Amino acid sequence: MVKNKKRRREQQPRPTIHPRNKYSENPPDFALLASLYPSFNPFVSYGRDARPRIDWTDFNATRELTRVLLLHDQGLHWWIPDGQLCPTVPNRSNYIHWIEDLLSSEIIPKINNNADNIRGFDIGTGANCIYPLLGASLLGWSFVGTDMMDVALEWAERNVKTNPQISNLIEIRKVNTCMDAVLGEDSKEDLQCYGSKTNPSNSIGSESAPVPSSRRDDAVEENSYSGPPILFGVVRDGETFDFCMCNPPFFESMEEAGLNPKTSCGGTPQEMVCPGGEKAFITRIIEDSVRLKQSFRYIFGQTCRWGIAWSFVPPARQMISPYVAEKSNLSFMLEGLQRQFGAIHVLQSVESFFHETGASCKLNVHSFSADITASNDHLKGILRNKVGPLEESLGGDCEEEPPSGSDSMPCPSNDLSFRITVFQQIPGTLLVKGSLQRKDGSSSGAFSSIFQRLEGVLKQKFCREKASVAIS
Ligand SMILES: C[S@@+](CC[C@H](N)C(=O)[O-])C[C@H]1O[C@@H](n2cnc3c(N)ncnc32)[C@H](O)[C@@H]1O
Repeated sequence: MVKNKKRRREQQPRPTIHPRNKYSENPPDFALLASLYPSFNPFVSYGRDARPRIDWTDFNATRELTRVLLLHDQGLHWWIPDGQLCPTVPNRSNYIHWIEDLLSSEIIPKINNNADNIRGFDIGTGANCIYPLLGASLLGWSFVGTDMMDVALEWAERNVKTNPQISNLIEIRKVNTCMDAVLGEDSKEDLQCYGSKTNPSNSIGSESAPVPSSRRDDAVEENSYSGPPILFGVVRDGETFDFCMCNPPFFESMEEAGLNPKTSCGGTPQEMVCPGGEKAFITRIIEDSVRLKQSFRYIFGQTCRWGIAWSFVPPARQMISPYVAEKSNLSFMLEGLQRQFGAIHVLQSVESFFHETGASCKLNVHSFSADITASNDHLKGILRNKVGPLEESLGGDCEEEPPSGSDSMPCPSNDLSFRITVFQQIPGTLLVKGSLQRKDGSSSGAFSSIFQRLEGVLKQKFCREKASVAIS
C-alpha cells in the first residue's frame, strides 16, 4: 500500500515552476528565514529527517512565511488581517512571469504608445494586493488593482503605501457596487444596486452596447454572474492596458470551497465565492472584454491549473515564448475534426510530415504514437518549408509563416529524438502530445519550433476552425 502510494507520487509530474521564478532553483529556505526573522522562527519545526518545515494548516504560519519572503526577496513590507486570502509567493510569481513571457513574445503587438511601461489591470486585487506588488517590484510594471470589499481596499492601499519605492506604480480602485455610478444618468430607470435580489443583468441587458452573450439575451439565466461590475464600468474612458488579469472568486459557495485539509491560506466568503462560481465570473470578463476590446492587449484569467489569455489585437507574428521553448512536454488539441478523420489519420500525417524531410519516424499503431529522430538538417528543412509537405500533398495554401526563422532556431548538439502521441479526447477532438526524449538547453528550443510547425500543419489539414488561445 505504502509502496503503491509512493509509486503514484513518483509518477505524478512535478508542478512546473517558471525558470525565471526566483524559487525555481532555490525553494524558500525555512531554516535561513527562521534564523533571520525571529517572528518566523516559532512556525518552523524539524522532522526526523532534520528538514525544516512549517505547518501548512496554520494560517499564521503561511501568512508569516509570505510576509518574510516578500520582505527578504523583494524588500516589500506586507500584511493582511486574519482570515483574508493569503497568497503563496512562488506560485503568484509564476503567474507574473507567464504574463511577462506572453508580453515579450510580441505575438500580439503593443497597443500602448508608452511601450516600455507595461500597465496591468488586476481584477480583485484583494487585501493582499499580491499581483501589483510582485509585478511592480519584480518588473517595474504599473497597475490598477480593483476590489469591491472595504477591507480589501483598505489593506491593499496600506500594502502599497508601506512600500514607497513602488507606490507610485500602483493605483487601488474601488469598484462601485451601485449601478448608478456605472451606467450614468441616462440609465437611471434601470438602476439596480448589486447585491439586491433583482438580477442586475437585466439592467445591463437593457443597454444597446454590442454584447454577444446569450446570457445578456436571456438575462435571468441561472448561474449567470450577478455581482458588481468587473471591467465595464470600472475601466475609465480612454484608458489602455497591456493586460488585465484575475484570480477570480472560484466557488459558488463556501461549502463547495471546502477546506483543503493540507493548507490554510485563509479566504473569506467575499474572496472565495461568487454566484455562479468562477465560470460565471470569467464569462462576465469575456463579455466585458468584447465591449472594451480597444482597452486591452491581453486578458488573463487564472484558475487552479490553467492560465487562459486572449486578445483582440491581431497577431503580429507567431512566436513561442522563451518559457514554452524550454519545455520538453508539449501538447495541442485538434478540435472540430471532420468525421472521416481519427487518430490514425493524424498519426499517418505526422509520419509523412517527418518522412518528407528525411527524418526517421517509426509508427506504433497500438499505442498511437510515433518516434521521431531528426538531425539538424532535417529540422532546418522542416522550418524552411513555407508550404509543408502536407499542404503540398493536399494542394492547399499554408498561410502560416514558419514559427521562427530556421536560421535562428537553436541547434541541438545531437539528433533530436521525440515521441508524438495522439489521444482521442471526445469524438471530434484529439490531443496531440510531444515528449522530448533527451533534453538539453538547445534541443527543447528546437523541439518547440518543430512541434509548433506540426501543430499548424495538422490544424490546417484536420480542423474546421482555428483557435488562437494561449494556454500554459
Ligand atoms: C480569490 S480573491 C483574489 C485575491 C488576490 N488577487 C489573490 O490572487 O490572492 C478574489 C477577489 O476578488 C474580489 N472581487 C470579487 N468580485 C469583484 C469584482 N466584481 N470586481 C473586483 N473585485 C472583485 C474579492 O473581493 C476578492 O478580493
